[in-house]
Amino acid sequence: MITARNLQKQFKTPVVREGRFSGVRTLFSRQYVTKEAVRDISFDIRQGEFVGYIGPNGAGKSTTIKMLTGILHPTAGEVVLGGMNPHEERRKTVAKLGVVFGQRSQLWWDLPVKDSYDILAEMYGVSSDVKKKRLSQFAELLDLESFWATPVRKLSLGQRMRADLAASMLHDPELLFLDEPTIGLDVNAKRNIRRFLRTLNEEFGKTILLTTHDMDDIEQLCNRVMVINHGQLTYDGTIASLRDTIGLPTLIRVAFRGRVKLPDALPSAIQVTRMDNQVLTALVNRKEWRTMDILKELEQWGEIDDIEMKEPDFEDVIHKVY
Ligand SMILES: Nc1ncnc2c1ncn2[C@@H]1O[C@H](COP(=O)(O)OP(=O)(O)OP(=O)(O)O)[C@@H](O)[C@H]1O
Repeated sequence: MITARNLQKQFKTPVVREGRFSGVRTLFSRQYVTKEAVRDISFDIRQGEFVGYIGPNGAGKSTTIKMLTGILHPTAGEVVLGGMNPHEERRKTVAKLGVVFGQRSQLWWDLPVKDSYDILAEMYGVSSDVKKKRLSQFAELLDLESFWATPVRKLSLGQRMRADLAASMLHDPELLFLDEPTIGLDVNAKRNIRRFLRTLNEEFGKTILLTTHDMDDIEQLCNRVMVINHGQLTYDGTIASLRDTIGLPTLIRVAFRGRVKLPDALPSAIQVTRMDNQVLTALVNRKEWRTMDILKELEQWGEIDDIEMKEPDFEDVIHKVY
């Protein structure tokens, strides 16, 4: 569905001058600095995948997305999207693509939501019958009807995002690029948006590339995550193997019944952090020990009444990758 081969993007910006008339002197400067926003990125995204594309601020995510959508021309490398070069075949690419920017709307600010859909349907050549059918589907999934006739500028952020998502799907694209679709939303609104995105992917088979700083979005939605840092892909794989690679410890809390006797020499995989009223808290290296190994060891320390295990937060895992 998407192939990126050795993608690179360099930006040349004039050297900023200091002192008197600095603005004008910068404008006419012949000296440039080169910023390597994307250095040498290759990946393939297959149809039906839900991929998270994450990285710290300024890592090169937007620049990559702009190259994938054909807005920017790569300095080197190649993009093939649905069999096409997105930069050379803009119109055909746009027909296959839906794009949602959490920070910006593609709807007409002063018009009622439904009027924006009429304009978009015209632009994409969607017939009136098809438009009605799709909108009634989305209206049900996203509960659009309560603000159907409201001008976009009066919508709440959550409503605006729902309206934008429906707009991006009006021409039934195969591929959806999402940039921070849950930014600023409350817990409930996030849940609704995520449910809709899951439906698009699982039931409608849409391929989705999601850029976000919300690690819950990634954990709850994506079966694959790509991490970019300083313009380079530093990880591409599943969340589970990312956790394994980083190897942050699992927190365990064990309540013992009766007497507890810790061994004189603790196994290196277990680091006891607290022992309080027969409740032991420890960090376990899951790279070295499986759950069964941990249980077997703990049973020798005393009679176990209850046990709780907490995997490291995905936020913490990502913090390590960045
Ligand atoms: N048009 C441009 N001219 C010069 N430099 C640019 C341009 N666009 C982006 N950059 C630089 O390229 C780098 C990557 O920017 P990009 O917007 O792709 O990052 P990002 O990962 O999307 O960041 P964020 O999470 O903050 O949105 C940054 O250092 C940015 O300043």
